[in-house]
Amino acid sequence: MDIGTTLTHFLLEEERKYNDASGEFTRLMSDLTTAIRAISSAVNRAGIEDVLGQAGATNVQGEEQKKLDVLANTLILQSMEAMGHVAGLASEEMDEPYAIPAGYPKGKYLLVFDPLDGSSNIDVNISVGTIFSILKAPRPGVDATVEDFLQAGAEQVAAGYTVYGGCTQLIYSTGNGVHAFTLDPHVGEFVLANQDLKIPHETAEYAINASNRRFWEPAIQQYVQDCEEGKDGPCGKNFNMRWVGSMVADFHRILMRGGVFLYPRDLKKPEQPGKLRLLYEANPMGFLAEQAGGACTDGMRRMLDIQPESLHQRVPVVIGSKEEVDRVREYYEKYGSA
Ligand SMILES: O=P(O)(O)OC[C@H]1O[C@](O)(COP(=O)(O)O)[C@@H](O)[C@@H]1O
Ligand SMILES: [Mg+2]
Ligand SMILES: [Mg+2]
Repeated sequence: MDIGTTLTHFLLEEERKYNDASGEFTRLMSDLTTAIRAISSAVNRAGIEDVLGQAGATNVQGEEQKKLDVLANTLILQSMEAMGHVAGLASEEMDEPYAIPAGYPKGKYLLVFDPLDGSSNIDVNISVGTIFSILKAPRPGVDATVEDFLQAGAEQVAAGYTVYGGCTQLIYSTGNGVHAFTLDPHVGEFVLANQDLKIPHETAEYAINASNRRFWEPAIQQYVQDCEEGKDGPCGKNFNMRWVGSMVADFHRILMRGGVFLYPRDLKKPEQPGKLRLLYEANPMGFLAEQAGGACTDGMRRMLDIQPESLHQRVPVVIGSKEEVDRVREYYEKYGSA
């Protein structure tokens, strides 16, 4: 399709490929993008309106909520609750799935989301984003329970994210490649910017929070040391390193030009298997990575094969260029975990 095609047109064309499509998915995406446009506007006006700073509460993860975390969460709930597309909504910012108010119809999808990813960057005007994952409701038309959400990433119907950066971009996939749309702020429409994005298989760029080095497991210690040794070390080439601290922004860079992002398990909090969340961070990004010819693992296992055990489950994440993700797996096989 032509660059500049609107998202609405693109979605309708995609829908036409499925004979039995009811249009429900297109309507869900359309309502979700209404919320996303509102979040984009709030992020852009953050320095003008009173939306910066702490909300004064903590979420289920024990993390302090920012005002924009709460606002973004509310905007998505409001865009969905009355529309009848979903049987349930689950978010980083809510302990339990959101109960659709009585009287509203329940649909055939489940929406899982991180309303604002990269919260620590909000107050300093660095890119943040929204991540979403769409699943089929095992029991359409009925209020979803936690168990209904516990589906492996391979079951996702669609996944995507928005990055609120220099411009606002929406990246999504329904399993037919990964497409990027840019918000035209004058028209208020997302327009096609890149179709069928592919992550280069090879890379010489990695992303990791190196302040955690002393807590890393032996495999990651060795992997990063070998990257740092560059041309003189076992890799035989020089590596560059980048860390934004918003997964959306770090992953977006990787989608556009290759690279590998690691948030491994570390021994800072030995009881925690990782920092990032399986259902609304690792799985949607893993789905997009695979659709773009890249890979995503927890170091050893394909991310999308992991059977979730709880809504807010954390996992180690290695994602990006396929050869590099495979190379990290070899380090785990050779050097093991702690
Ligand atoms: O603070 P660190 O260790 O750099 O971690 C950054 C990571 O944490 C996250 O911010 C977690 O996301 P939230 O802001 O949604 O909690 C990721 O986006 C990012 O990759
Ligand atoms: Mg996040
Ligand atoms: Mg968040």
